[in-house]
Amino acid sequence: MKLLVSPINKEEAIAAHNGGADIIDVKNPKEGSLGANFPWVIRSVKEAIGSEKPISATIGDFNYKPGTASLAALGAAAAGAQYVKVGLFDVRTEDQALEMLTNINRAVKDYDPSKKVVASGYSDYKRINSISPFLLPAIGAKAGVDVVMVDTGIKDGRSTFEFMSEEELMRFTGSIRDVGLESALAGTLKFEDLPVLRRIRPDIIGIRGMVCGGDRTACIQQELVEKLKNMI
Ligand SMILES: O=C[C@H](O)COP(=O)(O)O
Repeated sequence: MKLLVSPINKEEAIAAHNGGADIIDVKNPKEGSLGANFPWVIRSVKEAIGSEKPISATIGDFNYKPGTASLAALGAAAAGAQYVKVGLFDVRTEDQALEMLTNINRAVKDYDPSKKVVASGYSDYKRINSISPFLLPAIGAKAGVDVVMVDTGIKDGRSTFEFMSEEELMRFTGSIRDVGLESALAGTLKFEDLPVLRRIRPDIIGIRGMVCGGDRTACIQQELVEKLKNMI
């Protein structure tokens, strides 16, 4: 499993990098679970980390706005993100999801075909009335994205495991693998979730709160990233 850690600024990115994170995922929690950070912050993280490991950037928890999302995705790619991650927060139908992801994927790969697109659904999709994540592997494959994942849409301390069972998450990651894409799990994951995560074995786990000492509004602690990296 690769460890993706989500800093909000250059200082946190360096702590995540030095702690052993495999992917540095720049986000802005003030604007939501997958809130977009500013292009200059993405650039500063890219300059700080260099080519030592890939930078990811979240572009937002979107409703159905394929044009806006495509332009945001291009911006993140141009700012230096190798992975461009979009949340389908208020996207409700398969057609909407396919149109969003197809256009985002085109915007990013017309710019640089080596970059990757991450489609995020939400484990708490029922409470936010979002598209079922179980539909996303097939849609993502058709759209040409590279990674499909779930995160939690509402950051109230409740974990992805409170909304999707181990069996459901096993089925979700398996269906992503079956269509040749990478899987990622995120959403207030905790150290005590590691045994079940090892059983599910997603390709990537996405973390913030766990390496901030449990409070995602605090700062990333390098020693917690090191501890987590040594446990997965
Ligand atoms: O990596 C992205 C997730 O939003 C991580 O945040 P969290 O662990 O605080 O839920």
